[in-house]
Amino acid sequence: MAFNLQEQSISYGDFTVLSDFSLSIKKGEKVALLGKSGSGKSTLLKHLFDLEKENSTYIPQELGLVNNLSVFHNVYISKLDENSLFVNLRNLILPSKQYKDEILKVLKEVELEDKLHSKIANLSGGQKQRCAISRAVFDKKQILLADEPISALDEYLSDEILKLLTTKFETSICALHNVDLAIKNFDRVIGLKNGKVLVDKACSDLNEDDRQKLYYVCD
Ligand SMILES: Nc1ncnc2c1ncn2[C@@H]1O[C@H](COP(=O)(O)OP(=O)(O)OP(=O)(O)O)[C@@H](O)[C@H]1O
Repeated sequence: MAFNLQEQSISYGDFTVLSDFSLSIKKGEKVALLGKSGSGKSTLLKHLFDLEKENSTYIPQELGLVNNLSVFHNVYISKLDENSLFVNLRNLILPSKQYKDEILKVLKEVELEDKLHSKIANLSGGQKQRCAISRAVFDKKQILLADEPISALDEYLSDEILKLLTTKFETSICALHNVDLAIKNFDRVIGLKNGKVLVDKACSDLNEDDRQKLYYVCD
């Protein structure tokens, strides 16, 4: 099991976002969290990340990129913990060929290879998002927790990126607003409304009523 929450409440101070909340996610599942703004998707993802920090990589909505560093450096950041101070400093000043090649390979998968040396500050919103996605892929963790990772991308790239995110990680859990892309790319969809689960089904089992509910929770 990747996650097993039983009747949990998740709050900010006195304000409870998810109450008596139960959710089990098995290893290997690809889960889309759907729901409109304020329904509790980010709160749930952050909670899951807190539970499994060691095995997870998290893409927050605000991306967490360093604006005055390059794409190379922002992707490399995920490996800071694995290398010695000396190796990190050397790569910050003069990126090694090995890391450059490895990072270029990941950037190619998100069509960002021409921006390896560009500063984050000089990228578009969608390019920044793809840089954060590259950093997560390069991190090579078992679990992906992504908060609206495609919100700034066009339909074609969104579909390509979701394919990547659901194949590169053993378990993927992504918050999304697009019902059709969720059903197309994930095995299971969870529709949240005001901190409650309205739909939780395998995509292969969805009937017309479930689909309408999913559109309703995202409207
Ligand atoms: N740090 C915080 N302190 C207090 N309340 C918060 C905090 N973060 C979120 N909330 C509240 O928790 C509720 C759920 O917010 P959350 O960000 O989880 O929703 P969401 O579904 O991810 O929305 P969006 O699609 O806009 O990102 C909202 O009512 C929000 O105002």
